[in-house]
Amino acid sequence: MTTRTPLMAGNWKMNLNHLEAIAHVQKLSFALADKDYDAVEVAVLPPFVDLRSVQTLVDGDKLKIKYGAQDISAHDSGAYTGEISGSMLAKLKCTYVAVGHSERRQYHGEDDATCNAKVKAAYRHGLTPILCVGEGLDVRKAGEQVPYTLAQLDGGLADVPAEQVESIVIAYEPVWAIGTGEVATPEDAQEVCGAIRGRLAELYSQELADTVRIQYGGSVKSGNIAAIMAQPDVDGALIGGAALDADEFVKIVRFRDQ
Ligand SMILES: O=C[C@H](O)COP(=O)(O)O
Repeated sequence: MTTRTPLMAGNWKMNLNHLEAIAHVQKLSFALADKDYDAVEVAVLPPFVDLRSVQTLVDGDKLKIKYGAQDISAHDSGAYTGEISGSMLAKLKCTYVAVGHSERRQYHGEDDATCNAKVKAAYRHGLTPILCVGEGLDVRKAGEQVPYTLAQLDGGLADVPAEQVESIVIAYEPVWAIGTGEVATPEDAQEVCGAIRGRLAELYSQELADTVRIQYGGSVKSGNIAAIMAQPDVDGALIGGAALDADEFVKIVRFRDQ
């Protein structure tokens, strides 16, 4: 059986300026010990303008925490005002980049084709995409969460070869659970995360599917993370609000103690 190292990633969204980012990462680094990093991969996704400060801190203090961006341009360079390219993120030694977060889909009109282009852009620059998928409340009420989410997965991965997809992270985030305090039940999370793994096996191979990490996201806190992580197809979490509280984030990283 494949052992997948859990990935706990804090998506700060549009919070924490670069000075606050430094203080926050310092606080995390003081609290986290080698044994935490041995058990769990820990990452933060700050706003673009914080990344250089985070890089300087991580490099200078040789921290084990990883970091990445919340978005990436589908284009590599040129006249795309406001965009940030994969090569810029790679130069900042980002490991991860979130693609297709529901807030990008909802507020910035990103569709599956855009997400697919961004996944490919990430791989062109050696970045690992965290492809976000998940249904809204209307879809959930109609009981269509699995086919809806798998269609997003298919769209995001179109024409992406196995040798790239084997490193991808998929984040299942039911939109109705994001920032609402309404967490999916562990069984809800498992249903869709298991279906995602099944689809990866169909699209690629069982071996690849067993390697890919699938996160749950949506109102994760220290009080609910252990039950979610007990599900066989959940390999970590994409954490929003609770990641802004360093003590709470550390407790989530230490989910086995909760
Ligand atoms: O990227 C993180 C998710 O959108 C979850 O956010 P939340 O933990 O604040 O519900």
